[in-house]
Amino acid sequence: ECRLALAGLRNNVSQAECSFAPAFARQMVRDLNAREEKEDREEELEESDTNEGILFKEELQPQDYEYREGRDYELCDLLKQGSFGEVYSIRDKSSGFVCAAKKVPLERFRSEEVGSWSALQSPHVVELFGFVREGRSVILFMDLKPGTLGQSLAERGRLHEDLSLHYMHQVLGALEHLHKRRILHLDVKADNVLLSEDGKNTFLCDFGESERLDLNGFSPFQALKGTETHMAPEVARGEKRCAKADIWSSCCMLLHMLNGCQPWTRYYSRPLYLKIAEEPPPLREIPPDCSPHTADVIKLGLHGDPSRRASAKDLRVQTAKALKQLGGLQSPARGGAYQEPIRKP
Ligand SMILES: Oc1ccc(F)cc1Nc1nc(-c2ccncc2)cs1
Repeated sequence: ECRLALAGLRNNVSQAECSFAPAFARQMVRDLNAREEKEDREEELEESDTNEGILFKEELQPQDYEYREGRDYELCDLLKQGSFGEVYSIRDKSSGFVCAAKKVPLERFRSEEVGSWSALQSPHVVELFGFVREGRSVILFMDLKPGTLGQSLAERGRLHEDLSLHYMHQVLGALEHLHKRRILHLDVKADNVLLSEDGKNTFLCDFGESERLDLNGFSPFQALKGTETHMAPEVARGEKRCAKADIWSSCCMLLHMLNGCQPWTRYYSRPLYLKIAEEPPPLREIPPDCSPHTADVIKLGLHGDPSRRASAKDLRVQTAKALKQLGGLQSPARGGAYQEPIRKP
């Protein structure tokens, strides 16, 4: 009782104010403070020294069951910086193997990122090589790719219709794989799609916002998540969400590829989620020069009502048909002349 009383005393009054307490109580408060500070320091030391995780890739070679930055691998280039943390290319010092690594502050790390990702094995989902908690950070290792679809879009302005459909078809294949396993990505956008060297293949990455769906196909969460311009109306309204939220986002990404700019941004200023929650689907953003089948893909994927919105499987069939109608992929997947983004139509 004495410790609790003193703890309460310490919390409620400062040392000076407790002059009425006998001398031994003052000494006891001092001893308690000293002990707590010592425990905090030890905990800090223990935390900063922590190194634990799982590595699936044999080229990432731990020493004594630890994988430490600087000792076992070195950071090479900073590839991406965001609110989530940083993405680097790294090199294993024993094997020389190079891959990508995302460093996330411990307090921002969500176990779903690893939980969801490690359950996936798809040609269009980037491979997770493992993860390590080191001190106050979690480092996730994955296959290194030359860049993102977002970077390619920034360089090229906007993409040809056939290439846009080609990428959309692969991303829908990845989403079909995720949704079959009741995983919701919740941040589908060009910045989270990696490209192969020849630009012909895409790999969905960044499961930092992902959620598990319950047996009815719904997520238990309602907090606003993802990138505003690609947010489904039900998510913007904080309603229950299901796999169809990713379908809406994938069509926002298709509009981004076709127009060279993100939906809503040519018509509204931020914050956008209130507009997305109230306005009809942005079908007016379908570019006038795109084929009717491509327009159908967007209309099927941008239904305001998730239950009427197409599934990844169905939208993928429609996308394949639209691409076939165009004669398949003809445009160059790499390089290609810059195409001015479409201003407000
Ligand atoms: O979620 C991750 C977990 C581990 C990683 F190493 C990376 C990511 N996420 C992202 N990586 C990139 C990127 C990768 C490689 N080159 C350019 C960009 C863009 S988003």
